[in-house]
Amino acid sequence: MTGKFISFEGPDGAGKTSVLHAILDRLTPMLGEQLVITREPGGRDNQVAEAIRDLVLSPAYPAMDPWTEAMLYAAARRQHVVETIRPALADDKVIISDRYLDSSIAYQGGGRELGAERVADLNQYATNGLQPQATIYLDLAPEVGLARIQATRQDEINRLDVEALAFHQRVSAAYHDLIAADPDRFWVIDASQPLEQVVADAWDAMQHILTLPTEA
Ligand SMILES: Nc1ncnc2c1ncn2[C@@H]1O[C@H](COP(=O)(O)OP(=O)(O)O)[C@@H](O)[C@H]1O
Ligand SMILES: Cc1cn([C@H]2C[C@H](O)[C@@H](COP(=O)(O)OP(=O)(O)O)O2)c(=O)[nH]c1=O
Repeated sequence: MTGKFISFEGPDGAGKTSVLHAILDRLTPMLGEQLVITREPGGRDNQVAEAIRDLVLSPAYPAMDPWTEAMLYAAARRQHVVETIRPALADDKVIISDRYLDSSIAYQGGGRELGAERVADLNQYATNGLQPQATIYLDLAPEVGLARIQATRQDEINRLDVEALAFHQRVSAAYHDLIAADPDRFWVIDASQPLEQVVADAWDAMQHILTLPTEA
């Protein structure tokens, strides 16, 4: 395996979509065909994982059990790893995923209170231990993220966005536990800054990450 696998993580409203957009404008001319942009739940050109995305993010199923939800995210991830990420890594690509395993540990493990370890165990079946070489984390107090979403994304509210602030505080706490446990993997960016500065910091991190040696 010679490629690079990088994930973006953060609470809802931290600016992941905006920052990724700006970063990709700069990376695409640099990397061309070597760049693979993908996302979770779902995945680029991944019909099975995208179908699971539609199901798991739909507000039409309020009765969905938390473990059902966790298993659907894990099932989508399994398909994403097998069909998209591993082949691209073998093909020497730079894969950037908008969310990955840390999201399940934070949202299902922390937010839904299933427990970080149990959700990590479940996801062993999905990932076979595959972790990103680096994770760019947009750090923002949950109340600020929620306020941003409520102000600007009325049309895109999904099932998780309407959960209580307490849920998002548990998500944030679980992310911070992950960062504390694996500080070398995470590049933490202060997402409360103006967007231009967040983009500048994320770009700086990305340039460092791209110069890291690839794993054998
Ligand atoms: N640094 C920032 N400061 C203020 N508002 C921001 C910032 N970054 C993003 N936003 C705004 O917050 C909202 C959520 O941003 P978005 O990029 O969709 O976040 P995410 O994908 O992490 O949920 C958008 O309206 C966006 O314009
Ligand atoms: C990948 C993943 C996402 N999620 C949630 C986090 C987000 O609220 C939602 C993803 O929706 P998305 O539309 O991608 O939101 P965002 O722009 O905030 O990334 O799915 C989980 O709960 N568990 C997971 O494993």
